Amino acid sequence: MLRDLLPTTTLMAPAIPNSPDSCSAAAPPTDLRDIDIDIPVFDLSHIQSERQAGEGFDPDYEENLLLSEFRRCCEDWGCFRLTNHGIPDALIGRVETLCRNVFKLPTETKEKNVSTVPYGGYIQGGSAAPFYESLGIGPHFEAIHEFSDLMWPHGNENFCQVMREYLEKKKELCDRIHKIILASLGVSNYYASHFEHCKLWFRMNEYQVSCDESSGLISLPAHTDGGSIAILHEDEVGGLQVLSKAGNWVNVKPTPNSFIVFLGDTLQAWSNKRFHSGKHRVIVKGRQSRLSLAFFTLFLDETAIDAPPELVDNEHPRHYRAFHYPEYIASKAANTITGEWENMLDAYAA
Ligand SMILES: O=C(O)CCC(=O)C(=O)O
Ligand SMILES: [Fe+2]
Repeated sequence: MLRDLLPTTTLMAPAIPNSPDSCSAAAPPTDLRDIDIDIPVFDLSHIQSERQAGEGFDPDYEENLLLSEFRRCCEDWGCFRLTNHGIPDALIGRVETLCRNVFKLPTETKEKNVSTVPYGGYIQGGSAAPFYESLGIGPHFEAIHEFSDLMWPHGNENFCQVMREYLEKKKELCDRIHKIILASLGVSNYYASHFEHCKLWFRMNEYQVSCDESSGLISLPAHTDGGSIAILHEDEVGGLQVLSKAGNWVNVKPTPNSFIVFLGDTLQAWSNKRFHSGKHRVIVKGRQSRLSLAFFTLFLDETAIDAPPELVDNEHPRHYRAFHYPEYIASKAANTITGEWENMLDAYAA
């Protein structure tokens, strides 16, 4: 069930200019408007388990209520926390360990993770993100083996098997989320043509803090993701913030057994701006290094990103021209100069 907890306590990552790693090169301190509320929570088990409820229960009515709550949170936040997602904790733990080991490889090995697509391969933070390092695997499951062969020329079958199991489960989860998104918009008929077959991209991100005075500094600049949706797992360190509708940076509290789902720019475009992409960033929390695992789904290169007529009416005139993902992400990458990733979508396609 969705709930807004009251106060309790681009494809992808931004382009980062190269510069020496040093604390003095870190980005400016965070502003003073950080607040501690939780983002909306969506319990995935509710949609289906309630279908089996007993007498006197109208599953369609209940499900419509859930979907309209879901829709409201996508409209207001562009992101939500997902609970009861069904991916076993033990599997996530094994993936975390494997990815931490990837970051321990020599830099010249990690640099072999090159990609022809923006933000596809190895990224090392520069002046805008001196603590940040990231590697990418995509656009399909076979890329796991290609990645493994580069990192471990003598093979690493365990890495391949565990990652495959994890990424397949993530894809299944994305399928379910896409179906819910479409149902909440009343356009489920577009699932097979636009969302079932998509490109996948996995990124492992590590933030390695190198000096004591870094707390509160920005370790990944504000950005929206470029694809359709992103499912993010973070470890217990914390530091992720999302921008609320009111313009506050909301501290996302690491919560075991849950993921954060971000809607991306191209979903914003396809939905005719009914939904918006969630802006987020990461700040440094203490001295511990932080690991996050991001799984992105991207529209196929040949799919025109064009809002369906059902989502266009007098109240919602067409916001964007039709475009394709590769051109959009190339333009987004080319226009990222400072590391502060503004939402490029309106500039590109409005
Ligand atoms: O590390 C995080 O929590 C965020 C990562 C992220 O936003 C990204 O990879 O696009
Ligand atoms: Fe992101």
